[in-house]
Amino acid sequence: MSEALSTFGPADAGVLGSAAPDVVIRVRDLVAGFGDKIIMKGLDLDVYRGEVLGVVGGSGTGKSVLTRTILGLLPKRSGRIEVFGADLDEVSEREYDSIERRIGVMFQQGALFSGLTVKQNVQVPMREHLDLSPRLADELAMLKIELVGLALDAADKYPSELSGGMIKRAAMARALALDPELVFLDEPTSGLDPIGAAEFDELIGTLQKTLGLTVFMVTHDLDSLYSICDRIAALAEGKVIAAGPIETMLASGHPWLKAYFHGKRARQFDPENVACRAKAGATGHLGEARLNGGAGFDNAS
Ligand SMILES: Nc1ncnc2c1ncn2[C@@H]1O[C@H](COP(=O)(O)OP(=O)(O)OP(=O)(O)O)[C@@H](O)[C@H]1O
Repeated sequence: MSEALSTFGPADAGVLGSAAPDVVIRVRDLVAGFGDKIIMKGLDLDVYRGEVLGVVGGSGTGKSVLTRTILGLLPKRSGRIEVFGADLDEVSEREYDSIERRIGVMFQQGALFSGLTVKQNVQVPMREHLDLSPRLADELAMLKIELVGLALDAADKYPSELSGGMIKRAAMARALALDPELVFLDEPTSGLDPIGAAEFDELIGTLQKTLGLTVFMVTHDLDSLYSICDRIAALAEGKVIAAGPIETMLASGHPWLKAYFHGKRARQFDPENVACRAKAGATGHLGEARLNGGAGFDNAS
């Protein structure tokens, strides 16, 4: 495990205040791959409590592999991954279960069960981890459905009856089923039109703020990076090549970062946009959101 992390440090956490940040995910010297193909080549990454971390990188650089490896869905070759201070390789089954319950996951394309209604999908992690009466499970599911801005009549619809934006919201409701502290989002705005994507960014920003979530978000969406991310981690060559607020990315001389943030599809740097538009502006239906205690892991993919 590498002790020194050149790309990370307290200065990196400036957006979160001057105190030493509380690290929710700590990855050190991670090596992972398939057969003789090594994808992670000694990757280091910290995710701080209460931040929205955007994970970017070219196609095939390993963003999904990293996510799945952190979640324990893919084995690693070597290195150390700590989530909530625990090495998932070393915890007992009971401890693993309790950590799982503090994590929500929204997979790409939602990954809802097609044969279940929205409400039933939201209840999957509840059934897996909690022993609730049907009435309480219904009430909690409806609360989550309302929380993500879906109309209550969406509860009894099947995924095939939903628009792309509604599927994303339903998947988000399922990820929040048990009030997680940490949420993984895999390309949450992909496939949405610009207005839908901006609304979803606003939802993420508001949920993060209202519920105090830590968000690990894989994205290709520059607008999401500008509007809701506190920090960004850029992956290339099997490592995190830069991590920090958007200004750090914009100032980087790394060729991929230059092409990504200053290329043809990049936007002009505007400090107003860096002030977390979604977080600052969003109140909406979530202003009234209330959640009870609990935690959950949505692994239904
Ligand atoms: N199950 C698997 N078996 C073999 N190779 C895999 C497997 N899953 C991923 N890979 C390979 O690992 C590499 C990283 O894939 P990954 O899906 O993590 O990329 P990504 O950065 O998420 O890409 P994108 O932005 O296109 O979604 C790719 O070369 C991919 O082909």
